[in-house]
Amino acid sequence: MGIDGVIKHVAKMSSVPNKRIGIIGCPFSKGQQKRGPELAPQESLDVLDYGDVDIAHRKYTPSYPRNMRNYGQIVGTVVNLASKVEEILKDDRMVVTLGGDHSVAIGSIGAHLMHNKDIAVIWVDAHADINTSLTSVSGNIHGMTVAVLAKELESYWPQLPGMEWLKNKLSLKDIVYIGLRSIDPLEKLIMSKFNVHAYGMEDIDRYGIYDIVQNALQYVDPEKKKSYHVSYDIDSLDGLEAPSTGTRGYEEVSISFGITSSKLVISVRGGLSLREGICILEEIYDTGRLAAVDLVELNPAIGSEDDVSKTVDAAIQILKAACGTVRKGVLPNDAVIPKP
Ligand SMILES: NC(=[NH2+])NCCC[C@H](N)C(=O)O
Repeated sequence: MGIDGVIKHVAKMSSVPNKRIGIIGCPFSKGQQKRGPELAPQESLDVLDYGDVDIAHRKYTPSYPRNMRNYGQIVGTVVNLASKVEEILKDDRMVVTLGGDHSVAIGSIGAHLMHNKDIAVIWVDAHADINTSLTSVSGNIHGMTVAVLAKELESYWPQLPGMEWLKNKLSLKDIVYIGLRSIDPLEKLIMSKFNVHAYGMEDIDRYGIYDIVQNALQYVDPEKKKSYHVSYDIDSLDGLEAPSTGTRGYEEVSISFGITSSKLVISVRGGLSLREGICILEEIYDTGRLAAVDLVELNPAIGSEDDVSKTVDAAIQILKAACGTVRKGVLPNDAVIPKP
């Protein structure tokens, strides 16, 4: 069962209390370089299924910025996704966007911001995705999503043609990261300059996931009135829980006598347990203000059949928590205990 199965499965569960959900597939993988993330939505919940977004196939034009791979396809696709996400929000449903890679969050968060300026983004990810085209080593746009959306970083970009629709930008005060474990040095510089609030894996080790989530929500929404957007990258989970995902990253390795160099690594070890991942969504669901969830970077082209089904199952558990499933059970409506 893939992500399509995920949606159907969650929709059928009588123990899922939040029934007003709109699901949308964004089978887009050009924000990175592997084939696969685009396969996830085909295999994926229906509560109200708004279908798949049209994927744009625009060719490179010289006016596109340098070091942004597949820019034309990405600007075309995120605009299509944004209009569907707005439609679902207007229908007063919680939006579940099934990626695709993490560049699709430009469309989903962009649309959420158009619908409601007062949003708080909880970015659950191994990566910060806050590179600009001038800091990115890979040129992959999935590593630049937060920077494209960020108000404070506007002057750090060249012209971004096709992104003019993004009028309400996200303030870096309205985002909080949970689960970081692979940050590029210049991303770290950006985060530090703008005081971006982030909890890395070491913070979770120190304080435990429950306290981290409560602190994160208190930081990003002290007045308890914002509309929450959870952008959940499945690679936040440990590779043992979610093997079918993959991003190459650079890790500093020490060579000798304090000399370091960058080594290319595929998905970083030491991520969240599935229980920690579920806890994040349970706590945010509990606020009653979870309006949108992205589930991204599930790549059915990576790993064995078992790896794929394990990763899809992890995604199902995360989405069920986002829809209000309570692990210790939900009381059924209008039910009586049968007597003989
Ligand atoms: N959503 C992701 N998996 N992002 C990975 C980004 C990796 C790296 N920081 C880059 O910019 O290329």
